[in-house]
Amino acid sequence: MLDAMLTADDVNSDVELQDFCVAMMFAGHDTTLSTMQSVLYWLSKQPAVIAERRQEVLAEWDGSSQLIRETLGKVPKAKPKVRAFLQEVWTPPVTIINRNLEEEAVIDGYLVPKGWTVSFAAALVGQKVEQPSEFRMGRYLDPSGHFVDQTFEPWIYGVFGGGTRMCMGYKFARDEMLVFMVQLLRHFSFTVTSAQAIKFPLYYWRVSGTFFSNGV
Ligand code: HEM
Repeated sequence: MLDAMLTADDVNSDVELQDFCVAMMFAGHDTTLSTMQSVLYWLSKQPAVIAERRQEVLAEWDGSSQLIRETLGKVPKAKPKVRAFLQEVWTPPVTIINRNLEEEAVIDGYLVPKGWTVSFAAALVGQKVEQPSEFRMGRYLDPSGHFVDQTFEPWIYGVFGGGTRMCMGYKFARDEMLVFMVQLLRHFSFTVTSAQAIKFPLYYWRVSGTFFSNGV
């Protein structure tokens, strides 16, 4: 994207390029980096889940062949796991999404005037399920055990926002998280020695710890 913008320099001013780089830094980099830390935090609390998912990864990926979408698809429980980490109290990094109303709107029976800013609490949407602090994989699976993708239902899954301004990189972000988890489970064990909940500007667990190679 940046290459395309740089070559089209008659169209994009330096200010636009700067704006784009800052947006990608926060929107594309910091979100996934903070989520990876939250994943380490939550995984460290669930040794049984690590063991179970590791078996799944060992069965489907030799650890050296190229990691492609097909391989990721064969680790079926990883997707709902990523979703669980991002939802509920599992620290969705962007907690509030704002919209400025260009025209008045009726929201939950209230008439909200044009020009007002409406905030959508993505972090709270995920807590509408029963016992949100418990990891229940079944919430994200249909009766035959397949992952139910509700990315485009922000009233159920608000992590990537919704509508025309929803996250542009949601698919890429999800793949990044899957690659991270599959690599982690295949090649490493880890300990988390300290964790601090960060609330702003992104919501996540900042962790310190140690990685050990599994030697596989
Ligand atoms: C876990 C990772 C990520 C999360 C939780 C996340 C979440 C979000 C949210 C909540 C928004 C605002 C959506 C709205 O207003 O409805 C957004 C916007 C955006 N995201 Fe992401 N994002 C992630 C990763 C990424 C990645 C990896 C990229 C790019 C490679 C990216 C690019 C963008 C862009 C460009 C926007 C602005 C879209 C617009 O205003 O039209 N995001 N993201």
